[in-house]
Amino acid sequence: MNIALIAHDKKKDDMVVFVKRFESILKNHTLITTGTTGLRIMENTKLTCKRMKSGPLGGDLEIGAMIANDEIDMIIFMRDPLTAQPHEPDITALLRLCDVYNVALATNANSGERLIESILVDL
Ligand SMILES: O=C(CO)COP(=O)(O)O
Repeated sequence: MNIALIAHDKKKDDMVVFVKRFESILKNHTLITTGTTGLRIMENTKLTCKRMKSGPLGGDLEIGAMIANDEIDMIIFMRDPLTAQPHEPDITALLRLCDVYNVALATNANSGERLIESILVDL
């Protein structure tokens, strides 16, 4: 599966904890990330990520384009609901495309865990 992993700054520590927890599963999949999220994941795990640009510099939209091209199967996007983001329109566009293309989307660790469990069920 092609799995996109994205985290806002205040959620990056949570993303690292999450990815470490599920590293043995995620290592069998292709991981696509925004720039800084991927860097943090690669610094803290043995996983390799295909890093797009940083979110504020267009990374969300790059992943959105991948969705439109049927290149993403699942997104775990740890959003920060308490901090305004300068690229909010890009984030909205990405979430919209998940609905346009019926892509599984989790926006917090709990729902992310459910999506990872669904991979195991699919095996
Ligand atoms: O801003 C982001 C998602 O909207 C994440 O981007 P970074 O992973 O580059 O910080």
